[in-house]
Amino acid sequence: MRFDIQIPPTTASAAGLLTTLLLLFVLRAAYKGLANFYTACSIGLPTVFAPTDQTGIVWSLLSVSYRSRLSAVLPAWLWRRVALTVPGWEVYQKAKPFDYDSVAQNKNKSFVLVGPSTFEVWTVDPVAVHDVQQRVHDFEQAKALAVLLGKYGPNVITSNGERWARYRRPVATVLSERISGANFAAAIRHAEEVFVPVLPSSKTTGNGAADKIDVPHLFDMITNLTFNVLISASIGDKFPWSLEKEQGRPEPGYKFTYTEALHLFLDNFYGISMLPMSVITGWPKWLAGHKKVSAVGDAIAEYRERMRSLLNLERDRLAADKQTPSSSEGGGRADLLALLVKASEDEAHTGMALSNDELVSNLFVFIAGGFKTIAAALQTAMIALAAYPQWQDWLLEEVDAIVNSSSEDADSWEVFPQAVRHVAFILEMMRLHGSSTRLTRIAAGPQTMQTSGATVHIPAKTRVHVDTMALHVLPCWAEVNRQSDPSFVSNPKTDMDGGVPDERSFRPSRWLNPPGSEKTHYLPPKGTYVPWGTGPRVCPGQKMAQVEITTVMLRILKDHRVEACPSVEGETQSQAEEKFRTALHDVEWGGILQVKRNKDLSIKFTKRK
Ligand code: HEM
Repeated sequence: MRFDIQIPPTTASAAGLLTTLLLLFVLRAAYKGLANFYTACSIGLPTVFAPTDQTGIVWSLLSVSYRSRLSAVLPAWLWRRVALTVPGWEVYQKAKPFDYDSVAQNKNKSFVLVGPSTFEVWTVDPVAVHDVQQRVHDFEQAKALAVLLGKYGPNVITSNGERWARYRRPVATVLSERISGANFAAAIRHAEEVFVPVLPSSKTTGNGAADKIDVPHLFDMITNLTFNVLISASIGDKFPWSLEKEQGRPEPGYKFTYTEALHLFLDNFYGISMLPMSVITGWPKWLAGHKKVSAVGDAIAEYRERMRSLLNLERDRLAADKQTPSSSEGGGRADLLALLVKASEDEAHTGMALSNDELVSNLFVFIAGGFKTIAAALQTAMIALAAYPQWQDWLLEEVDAIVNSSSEDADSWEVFPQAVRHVAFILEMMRLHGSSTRLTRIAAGPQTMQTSGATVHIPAKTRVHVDTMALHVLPCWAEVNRQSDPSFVSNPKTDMDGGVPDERSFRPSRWLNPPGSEKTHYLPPKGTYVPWGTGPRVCPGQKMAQVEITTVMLRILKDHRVEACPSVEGETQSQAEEKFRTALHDVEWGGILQVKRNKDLSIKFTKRK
């Protein structure tokens, strides 16, 4: 018996149309990929072809979730290419692509990554890093950043050209020494009043697990501390809204308090907050997530209103007393808001003063730029202290010297310059475990780029990425300042990084120049150290961040040791510490890099005296 299957003519033509469209799509992608490959080859840098596209939103979202599945099913030769199109690949692939055939053979520290819609240069060549990061008008900030950070309009992070220069001047002035002093005071006060008193501390070292604190809980405490310090530094402690101050309730007309609104906005930063306001406010009631989306939308709008009213208040204060300089010593206001309004008004005669909306947007990026990054650094610092007890002893010597020095109060801003080992510890931590993994710029037009081998020509709109993580472990970092090492570093029994090459091992003393040197801290060669970026767009909050991290560490170590807790029966102290060293590399990437919230790890704060 024979069956004749009749395909209706409409279905047949739809299938034909679909096949044709698919074929056209594949042909177009292949053509674009080949054209990109051809252009890349003419640049003179090694070229790596990847069949997928790093910039496509669907691929970006799916590939992150299915990274390990893809690496398991794809053949190695294909995966090593596809892996480079999964956002955050630099965290997982490390320096591997720079070791690939053509890249390695040419001894090149840069390569071009091409695909159907991808055309990017990746570099760890210090000459190229320095060149690209210096030329802010030739290599611009990516416009896509505005989606994340431009909710209140353009600001210093999202802008380029004249507008960027106009914002950068007052911002850099404000985040100077003065705010660092105010930030020190805020960090000490919050650490002293809120953080240290609730640490479950013990008088014994070692195994007593009753008073330990698990890592996720500690991370939450650090996040809260950072948030509160940033708010103090941004707007001062004096909320003008009496209900919020006295009862923690929002003023009439608002759904949220100032801090609730900011929290809601930032907690959804890589999610709902990224959507355009029109999508957030127009989210249909019948669609899942309406309540949450509308709450975030209200929080974003209310935060803007709060900032506007604070700015008006500050302008009134300034107008009322033109003579009162904002200074931390003189009892004047030294919060970011007051200082930024003042710095902007100082530009009034040049016509460059910022409008209220511009001030709101720039103040917001202080918080957005500083909050998660400082919290991540402080969390990493706690893990590193527990992981490296000898380095903690090295810091404790400094803490004791500061506390015992009769001249200064250990809680005074004046001690910061004495905390040179703490700063060295932070610099080393940011080298190996910093939160920024790439710096991205877009070529504003056809550009030349200096590399250590030659000058290369790259097309307009090329994305140039610095792979920060691979850059920070180049062999040039090895054997720096060996004379400054404490004795335990050269003792093979205590080689805590298990014989890994020096450039990859945690050795804070590399940052201390020998006594008598012109500068206390090592100044790395240009283009080799960029955890806070480099060039004219270097992070203006770098000093403020270092001050806060140092302050909190000093305050904790003044009375406590930070200890790794054995987590299973029979585990020795050194095995527990080894787990913490592993944890430093067990990270997650979501725009910035953070140590994972490992609930199996606990820390103990042992009273020193
Ligand atoms: C550990 C803490 C911090 C880290 C790791 C960090 C990292 C960075 C990096 C890597 C850049 C350069 C990005 C690029 O070149 O594309 C940057 C820029 C910036 N950061 Fe930070 N940052 C930190 C803290 C802060 C703080 C506390 C503030 C403000 C209060 C801040 C405000 C900014 C601003 C406004 C820019 C943009 C500068 C410009 O484009 O001219 N950052 N930060």
